[in-house]
Amino acid sequence: MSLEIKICGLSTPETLDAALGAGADMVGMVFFTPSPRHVDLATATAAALAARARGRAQIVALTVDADDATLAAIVDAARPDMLQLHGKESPERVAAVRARFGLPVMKAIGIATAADLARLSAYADVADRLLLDAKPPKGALLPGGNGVPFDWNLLAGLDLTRPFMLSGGLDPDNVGEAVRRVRPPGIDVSSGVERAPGIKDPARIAAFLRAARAADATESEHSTGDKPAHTSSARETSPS
Ligand SMILES: O=C(O)c1ccccc1N[C@@H]1O[C@H](COP(=O)(O)O)[C@@H](O)[C@H]1O
Repeated sequence: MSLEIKICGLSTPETLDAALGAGADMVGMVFFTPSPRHVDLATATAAALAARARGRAQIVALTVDADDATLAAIVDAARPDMLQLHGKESPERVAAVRARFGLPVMKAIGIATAADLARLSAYADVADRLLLDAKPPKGALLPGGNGVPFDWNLLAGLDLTRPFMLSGGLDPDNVGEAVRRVRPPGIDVSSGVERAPGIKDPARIAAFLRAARAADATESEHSTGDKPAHTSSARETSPS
């Protein structure tokens, strides 16, 4: 299976088209008011962007500790293919959201030290995917989208039972190395393909996808068939 690439924080038709045209597998909309990428539900933008992307890429709605009413409004307006929970949602809350909305759920987990990996297994039992992101820097206003990487060495030998996406500080210059070193099933980027906070750059989006696909192709070509521990067969199963 080839690398899945998500471009997150898309909020205009032009930049959405850039991601779709360059071959993104997933496109993300942020529903979190403090974010410069926030898509306002009070306008028709979310529905219009989703209609533009539908059938061309998976539509992911990113929320942060959203309550059921907010999630229902987002699902109603955008009809996403997946919900990304990027706050402090507990495993129980992830399971409840998944059951209530009948959509696959990707849970973001902040990683800074090896101790943070201990939290993964509880979420792997209830989420369809895990998004391994850097923990926000001290004083940051956002729980993600900060353009900060974490130490990828922490993931060496990780044995995950779910597909995961690597994120945090990826950009067109470092994504090749990330793909070669971590060999993640998927990657996700937001600020690394922007020219200013919240302003996506079509040229950087295209460059990111090119660099990631090239590294993935090289890896597949040189692969010995040995898979990293995190690609064990159990990861293809769904939470019960
Ligand atoms: O992008 C945002 O504004 C955002 C806001 C709140 C939570 C998460 C957010 N983005 C996610 O964070 C990761 C990492 O972002 P970056 O590439 O380091 O800028 C990104 O993959 C988004 O899914």
